[in-house]
Amino acid sequence: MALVRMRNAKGKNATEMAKKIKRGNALRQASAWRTYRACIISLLVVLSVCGAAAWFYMFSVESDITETLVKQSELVSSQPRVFTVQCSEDYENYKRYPRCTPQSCGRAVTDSVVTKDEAQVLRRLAERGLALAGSEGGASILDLHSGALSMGKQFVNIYRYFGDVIKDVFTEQDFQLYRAVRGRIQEVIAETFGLDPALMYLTKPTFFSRINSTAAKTQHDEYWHPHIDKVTYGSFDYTSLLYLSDYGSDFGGGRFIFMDQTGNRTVEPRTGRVSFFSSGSENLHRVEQVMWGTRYAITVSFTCDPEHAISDPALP
Ligand SMILES: O=C(O)CCC(=O)C(=O)O
Ligand SMILES: [Fe+2]
Repeated sequence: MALVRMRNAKGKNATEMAKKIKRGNALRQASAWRTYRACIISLLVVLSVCGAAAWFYMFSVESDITETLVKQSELVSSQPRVFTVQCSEDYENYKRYPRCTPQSCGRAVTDSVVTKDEAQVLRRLAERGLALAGSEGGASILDLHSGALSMGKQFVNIYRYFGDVIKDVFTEQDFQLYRAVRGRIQEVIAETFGLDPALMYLTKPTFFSRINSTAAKTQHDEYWHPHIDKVTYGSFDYTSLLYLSDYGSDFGGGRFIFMDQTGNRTVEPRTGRVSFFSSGSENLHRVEQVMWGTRYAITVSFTCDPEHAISDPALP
């Protein structure tokens, strides 16, 4: 009898123990599930916050642009795409040169003046030249005419600083290509604005630029400020930009923006694309900050004043 009671007691204990274990397991499972659920919810919250921030960022950047004049994916072949604007009064403060000084103003874009291959050769030339030094900040320039090259926080003269070594970096052919491209750009500007190309002269500065997302270290790196080329550079009457890399695949940000009173109009850089415009305040502009990658371009500008003419860059 006593033995049976003991067995029953043992059996009861075992059942209770089993129940307790079951309850314990269930509690642990529930708490594991709660932790798992909390992790998922936190992850979803973080993802939604990031998504909203990205969307807000994209939207606020995009909302800056009223109109895209030319997208990177478009090919502007045969004739330039021209947008006329009323000339500013800036030119009245300067001597007028008939058949050159802007009388009809505007901006235009063409993809058929410089081939992709030519642009790639020029890009490699820019890469080799800028590899010699470069700015500590995000914007480096190389001016083949004056020899100015960004180095750290300042500039050096490549022809003096590197001496004969420069002949291993640039060939005579590179300079020939620069001259040919400069000539074709001059022709298309003259044709578009009804000028005599023989009365337009290359002027300084004319330079290759390399921009990346590194933080600016000096004012020279702050390329994004709105400006008027005629005010900034004085001698400019027509500015042209030859792009050597692609918006969206080589770099992000870095679009060219005309800041009109009625809104911002942008040109998306494309390898081989030439964008040109009259240099007065009718064409106030800026370059959007580069967010990633590297953007290469050449600024080639023309004056109507023979006193500000420079010769084409050449090996010393
Ligand atoms: O690189 C560009 O798109 C524009 C550069 C510019 O505004 C300038 O050189 O004055
Ligand atoms: Fe400019």
